[in-house]
Amino acid sequence: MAVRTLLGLLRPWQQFRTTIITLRGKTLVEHGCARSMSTDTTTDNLTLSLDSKTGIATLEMHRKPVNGLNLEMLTDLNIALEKAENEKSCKGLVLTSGLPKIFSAGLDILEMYQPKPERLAEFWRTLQNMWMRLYGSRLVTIAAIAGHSPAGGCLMAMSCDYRVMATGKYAIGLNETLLGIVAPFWFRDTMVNTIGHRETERALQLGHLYGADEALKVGLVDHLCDQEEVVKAATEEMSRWLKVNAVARQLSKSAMRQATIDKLVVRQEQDIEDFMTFVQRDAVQKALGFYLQSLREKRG
Ligand SMILES: CCCCCC/C=C\CC(=O)SCCNC(=O)CCNC(=O)[C@H](O)C(C)(C)COP(=O)(O)OP(=O)(O)OC[C@H]1O[C@@H](n2cnc3c(N)ncnc32)[C@H](O)[C@@H]1OP(=O)(O)O
Repeated sequence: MAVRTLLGLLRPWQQFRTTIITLRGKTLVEHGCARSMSTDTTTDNLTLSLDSKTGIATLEMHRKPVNGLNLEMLTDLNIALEKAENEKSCKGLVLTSGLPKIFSAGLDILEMYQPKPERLAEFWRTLQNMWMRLYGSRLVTIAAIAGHSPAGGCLMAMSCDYRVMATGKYAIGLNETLLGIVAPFWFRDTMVNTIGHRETERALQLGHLYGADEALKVGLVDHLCDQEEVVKAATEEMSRWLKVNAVARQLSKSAMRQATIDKLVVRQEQDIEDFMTFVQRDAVQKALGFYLQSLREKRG
């Protein structure tokens, strides 16, 4: 009981750090010195690199075919984010994709379709922790979105401080209702905090996916540019943010975001239970099956 109480005092990402190391035993493939992030860190799913001159890290996702967020990808994201966070010289992080035309297709639906309960719970907890880590990061975080970014992909982008998106035929938004599922409260809260209550209410019910121009208009993204310029534009914007006093900026960010994070901190276990009950309902499984089928049929 005492241990439990003590654990309860730790922030979820501090608890999760132990979980990853002791339960998953996962380590990243390192090229170079393990104590400093002066060289690239690469896994099957992503590459994290730090420009030591600017203090800007780039986290590039490359899980084929669409950067679907499965348990392994989320675990790698958590480890990479923690690594960037803990590296003193790192001041900012650009989150981007190495896959053409895709930022992230959101959660890997195969994690939710005909799931094994144990893995399903771990999957959801890892997603929760990734969101808390990214949304609450001390770093300036900028999403460089050069492709589609539905659902969980949109959540990751919204969790950054600023979003640069490529002009073109890409879509971003929380489209969960189109799959017959419901975005959880912390997805909704993140969207409300980004584009406001009324617009979120409309977008969530319709499962609306915004084109780049419309996303800019409602404030879902902050800047548009050519596809090839997205990372450069994100890095340029970053240098503006890095000129601000870091402590004042971090305290301001935390003042705006911590209450939203704390809502999940206190309801984390209940949220996992709710998710598991909901996802394993027959009607939801049926809807996910149809959606997967429609994605496959689209390819012909
Ligand atoms: C109480 C809580 C309830 C649960 C709350 C859950 C919260 C969040 C939910 C999510 O994040 S669900 C995921 C939502 N994502 C989507 O709806 C995107 C679906 N994908 C697409 O629309 C398209 O794939 C794309 C992203 C626009 C890319 O199009 P493109 O033409 O380039 O590629 P495709 O041919 O469509 O796809 C290639 C390949 O990938 C498979 N795939 C695509 N997205 C996913 C995914 N999210 N999960 C798993 N698999 C995915 C797709 O089926 C193709 O597979 P194959 O045919 O090659 O086998």
